[in-house]
Amino acid sequence: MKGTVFAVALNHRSQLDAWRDAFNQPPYNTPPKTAVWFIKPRNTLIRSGDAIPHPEGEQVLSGATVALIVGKTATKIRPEEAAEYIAGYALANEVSLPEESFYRPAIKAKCRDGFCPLGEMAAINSVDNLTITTEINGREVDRWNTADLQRNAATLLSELSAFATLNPGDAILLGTPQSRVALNPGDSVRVLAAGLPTLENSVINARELPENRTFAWPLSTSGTLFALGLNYADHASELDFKPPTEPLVFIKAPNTFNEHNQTSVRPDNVEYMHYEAELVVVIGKTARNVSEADAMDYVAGYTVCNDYAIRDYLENYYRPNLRVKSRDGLTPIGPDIVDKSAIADPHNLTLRTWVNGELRQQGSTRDLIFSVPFLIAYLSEFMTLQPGDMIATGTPKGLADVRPGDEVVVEVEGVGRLVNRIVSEETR
Ligand SMILES: O=C(O)C/C=C\CC(=O)C(=O)O
Ligand SMILES: [Mg+2]
Repeated sequence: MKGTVFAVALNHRSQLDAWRDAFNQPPYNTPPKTAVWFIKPRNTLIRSGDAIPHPEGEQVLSGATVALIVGKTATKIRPEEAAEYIAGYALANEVSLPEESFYRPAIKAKCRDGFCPLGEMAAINSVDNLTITTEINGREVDRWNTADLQRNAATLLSELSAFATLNPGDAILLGTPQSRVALNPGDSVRVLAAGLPTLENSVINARELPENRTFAWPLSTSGTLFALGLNYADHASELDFKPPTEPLVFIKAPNTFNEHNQTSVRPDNVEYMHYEAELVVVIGKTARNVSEADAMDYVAGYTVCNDYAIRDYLENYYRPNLRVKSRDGLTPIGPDIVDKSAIADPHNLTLRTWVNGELRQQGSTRDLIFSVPFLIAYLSEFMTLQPGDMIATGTPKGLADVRPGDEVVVEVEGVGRLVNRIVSEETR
């Protein structure tokens, strides 16, 4: 089985109630208008029976939920058609550290190694009125019903498939209530619901995991693309932001990947489709708790991406959200991976974007706020990076709207030149 695990935050009424006042204040200013999506990448996935690693000194919270498993390729599906595209459901645990904000991507809280136990699937028809129970060490500690979700399984499948094609084996975690129970090393946590195989995991101190362990990645075999937001000060200021003091990292799902010399669709009725030329670092070997000094040993090579953004869809929740950044085919990447040895200094490369032959964006990786080794050290401190994972390092100043018919070429000096053409929804 191969797939991406999508998840949704703020989908349980108790969560919206708890945050209602805050959501009318900055930085949110208004409650979410659309589902608040995030991704649980492959390092988070474990099976029933595997141990959840508990990072030392952190508060780890259990988030029992149910996962919809996609059975058939789904693009722009209406809720009433959803059943046809669902293979079944499985119990899941959306393990998380406490979240103090929903403004920026929550990867540090939600994407730790082993933070997504996923059970076996059962082909049941509906989970719209399902009671999910959590037991810790044999004692019931939590119980909730999916009837209290804001959007049910069919609505979530429909809303996600409006901008991201879902493939067989992809999963959608349906959400969790506001109250969560704490997990501690030594605990055994069981998630139960009628008709679904029980999900049972022990909790161990992350320190006790062997250095060279391998996680079972039951779903995903493709690498995770981590992307940096606002990693060039001039770009941060063109968007009216202060440069970040900690890397702003979001995740892009594989549905967004596109190849050299292909087309990308500009959605109808939007005002801002921005190109973004970026240097991409490709990880060559497993990296966990790597120091900045050693980080370059874990790089296999480099490639180029165009991290298109549909800025009309920005809401102030897990910003930039998946509707902006994880749309089908909106991340051309390639054409090749250039071996690390071919690039003398990844921090002295010119990036350029041409639209219809006219130079529109130019910058240098010299101006990266967070360098390549810093980013590898930063990420590997709280998650395991695997061979094939990639880090898109962000884009410099010079964004502008592109329209159907435009040819967009992004180039990173010595790494590659990536060509893409914009088409309308009609001519896709
Ligand atoms: O929240 C925003 O508007 C900016 C986030 C990301 C921009 C990006 O992809 C980049 O800087 O590169
Ligand atoms: Mg970008």
